[in-house]
Parts: sequence; structure tokens; C-alpha cells
Amino acid sequence: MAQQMNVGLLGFGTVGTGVLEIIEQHQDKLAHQIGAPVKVKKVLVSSLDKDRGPAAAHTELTTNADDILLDDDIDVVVEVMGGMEQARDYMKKALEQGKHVVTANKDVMAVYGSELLKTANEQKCDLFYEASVAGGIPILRTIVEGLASDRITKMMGIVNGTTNYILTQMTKEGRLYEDVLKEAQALGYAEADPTADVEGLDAARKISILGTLGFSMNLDLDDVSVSGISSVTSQDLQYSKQLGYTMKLIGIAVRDGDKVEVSVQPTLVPHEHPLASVDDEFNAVYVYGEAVGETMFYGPGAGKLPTATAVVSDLVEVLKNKRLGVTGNSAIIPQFEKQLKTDEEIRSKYFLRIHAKDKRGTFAALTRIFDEHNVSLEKILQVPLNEGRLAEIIVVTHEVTKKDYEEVLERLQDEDVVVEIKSSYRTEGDMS
Ligand SMILES: NC(=O)C1=CN([C@@H]2O[C@H](COP(=O)(O)OP(=O)(O)OC[C@H]3O[C@@H](n4cnc5c(N)ncnc54)[C@H](OP(=O)(O)O)[C@@H]3O)[C@@H](O)[C@H]2O)C=CC1
Ligand SMILES: N[C@@H](CC=O)C(=O)O
Ligand code: NA
Repeated sequence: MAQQMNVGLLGFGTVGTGVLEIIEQHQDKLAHQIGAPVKVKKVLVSSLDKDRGPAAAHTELTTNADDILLDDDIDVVVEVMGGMEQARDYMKKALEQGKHVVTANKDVMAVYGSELLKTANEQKCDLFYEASVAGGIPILRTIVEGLASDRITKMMGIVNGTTNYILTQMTKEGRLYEDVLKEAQALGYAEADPTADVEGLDAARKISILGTLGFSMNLDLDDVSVSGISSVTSQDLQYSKQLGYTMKLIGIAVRDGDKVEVSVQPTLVPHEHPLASVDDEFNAVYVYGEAVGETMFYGPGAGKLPTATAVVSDLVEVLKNKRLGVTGNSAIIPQFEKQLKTDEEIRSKYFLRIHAKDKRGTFAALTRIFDEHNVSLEKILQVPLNEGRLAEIIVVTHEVTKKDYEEVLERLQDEDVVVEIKSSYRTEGDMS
């Protein structure tokens, strides 16, 4: 057996404590796979005063990152502290010191990923980030290696555990948004600031990483159109259910020819769609490849041990590469120039809920507007409100262009019979 490999951990929170636990508990298996024992030599924390239980006794804690980044005995730096600029600076410094890096940080990888991967290749170092997308599901490896021979044309992912937990609990248990969010925070699923979860930014970061790898083009976070779940109401969930749909926050990346579209939004999927039954903090990524057809990868998307499993598996790969002398190849330069679809080219179905005056001519006025913009309707539901003075009208369109649909929304806003547009959601139909 070769000499011990040393790891420096940046962060000792939910994921960091899980990483230490797995390394300690699976020591024999890891040593067998890597061909050398592994030890977490030092851990960076922001405060030495916290009570960290017995786990902390097995390693050395520091508040000075250089104790890790400049320690010649540390082979791999595992970044699980979160945040943006500081985490990126530490990763860059680690790579410049010739250390390999494993991270769970999608915030950094979505924005600075290509820059850091370039540094890693130049330094002949590895940089792996499996835990950054869909926690414990080995999805990045699946796309890059498992489907390397195929041409991926569509990915749809429930890639945020917090929002999936909230939507599931609101839909199935009738619980309140605020209560479930607090619980997701207590369970360690949410980010330090959960705004990134509920407003869709966390999922946007993940789908931009998936799109970049799956379509082999550099997709930026700015290329992702994003909306979150903070304004989803229990009425929306109830009407969706009544019309045969389940609401999920879904990251969607589609390639048609050379053009792509990437977005994140609360999306209605038919009850029988495989993504509809992915509940609570679980994640799933549906991937369509031209040759393989439909595939779906399911598992826990957040939480201590599932996320730590992905981190430690990356660590195993790095250390194996190091032993074989083949590090420095973790980045594949994207093959294609990015070409984004226009709103005339993006096609989808939509769910629309409006309050309208309940009087003669209302429906005629509405259908005229839909018709003038080439929007045809697949489903219609009308419910009287306020003792018949108002009508709650819910429609699901056939597949239409985003441009036509947005023009309809603008026209409806100015229409006399429309009192208020209550909500509007992208709706998925067929699988591929
Ligand atoms: N939680 C999850 O389920 C998942 C998390 N991730 C990602 O993993 C990363 C870590 O998440 P998580 O473990 O939940 O985060 P936590 O907030 O639980 O832990 C963060 C840790 O990093 C330390 N830390 C933070 N900032 C600094 C700093 N500036 N200097 C020194 N130490 C610092 C904290 O120190 P102290 O203990 O002293 O406060 C803490 O130990 C994030 O990038 C997150 O997005 C990815 C997938 C799933
Ligand atoms: N906050 C994230 C954690 C994993 O990336 C989530 O809820 O999915
Ligand atoms: Na993963």
C-alpha cells in the first residue's frame, strides 16, 4: 500500500461533517480502491468556538485557509464552505499550488467553472464537482462518461431539494409555504440564504452546468431564464391537480439542431410523467439522447451523507488518477459555439389562471385574443367566484411559441373583461 493521501477540508457544516464521516467509516474500502489510506488532515471553519461534537477530535481545525492551501503535505482540497468569491479564490489558490480540488459549490462552478477548469488543466490538476448538481445522483459522470457516445437533446431536472420538498408538502399535506421552508432549512437542505433555492437561482446554476456538459457549449447563468416558487399558491396547486398535473420546479435544457434554450420555472407535468412522482428532497434528471432514448436518474439531491457520498467519490477518482499519473484532464473544452433560441423558436404549453368579469361576452373576448395570436386551448375550466360576479378561468394551451403566448398575456392585461392575471406556468406534455 502506498503512502497516506492527505485531504484539506474547507468547511465543516452539513456536507463537510458528512465527508469526514464517510472517509472515516469507509476507510478500508477507500484504501482498497485508491491503493493508499486517506486522512482529513485539516479543516477550515469560520469559528473555533463552536461545539462540533466528537467528530472534530479526529482532525485539526483552523480559521486560516493558508494552513491548508500552503501545506505541502495536503494533496487534495475539498471545498464545502459555500459562498462565491472567497471559495473561488481558495480553489484557484489551491490549484496554483498544484493541489487537486473537489467541490460541491454550484454557485462558483456555474460562474467561474470554465476559468477554474482551465487553471486545473494548466496545472495538471483535477477539479471535480459531482456534488454540485443533484447532490448524491452521479449525474455529471453519467452525462460526461456514461452518455459520451450519444447526442443529448433534452434534459429536464428536479435539481433543487428544498423547493421540491416545499412543493410536495404543500401539494400532498396542504402545509404552508413558510412552515415547510423553515423545516427544509432545519433539515440542512436549504442554502445559507434560501432565496437562491426558492427563487430558482440554485436550480439555474445546476441546469447551466448540466447544459454546458450535456450540449458541449459554454452556457452562462445569464443564458438561463429563471423564475422560482415563492409566488406559487395553494390554488395553483389545487387547479393543476384537478387538470391532471403536478407542479415541480424544473430546469429545462433543450437542443434543436444547433440551437438551445435553458430555463428554470415552476412547471406542470402530467401525473403520469416520471418527474411527477419525484417527491420531497429527492431529485431526478430526465435525459433524452438521440440514440439511447429516454433515461432518468433519481436520488437524494441534498442532505449530509448523500451529498458527501458524491464528494468522496470525486475524491476517490482524483486520488486514483494521481496514483496512475493521469491528473489534469477533468476539463473537456466545449465543442460547439453557443446559439440560443429566440422567443419565436421556444415552444411550450402553458397553464393560465385569470379572474374575469362573469358576464356575457367574456369568453368571446378571451378566445378572440387567443385566436389572434395563434394560441389554441387544450383544456378549459371555469369556476364562479364572489357569488357569481367573477369567474376564475383556467386554461391549458396547446404547444405555442413563447412570443405568441407573451403577446396574449400583454393583450389580456389591457382587456376590459379581465380583472387580474393570477398565474401562469410552463406546462410539459410529451416526454421527448
Ligand atoms: N447541504 C446540502 O444538502 C448541499 C450543499 N451543497 C453545497 O455544499 C456547500 C456547503 O454546504 P453546507 O455544508 O450545507 O453549508 P454549511 O453552511 O452547513 O457549512 C459551511 C461550512 O463552511 C464554513 N465556512 C463558511 N464560510 C467560511 C469562511 N469564509 N471561512 C471559513 N469557513 C467558512 C462554516 O464554518 P462554521 O462551521 O465555523 O460556521 C461551515 O463549517 C455549499 O456550496 C452548498 O451549496 C451541495 C449539495 C447539497
Ligand atoms: N440547497 C440545495 C442543496 C443542494 O444543492 C437544494 O435544496 O437542492
Ligand atoms: Na451529483
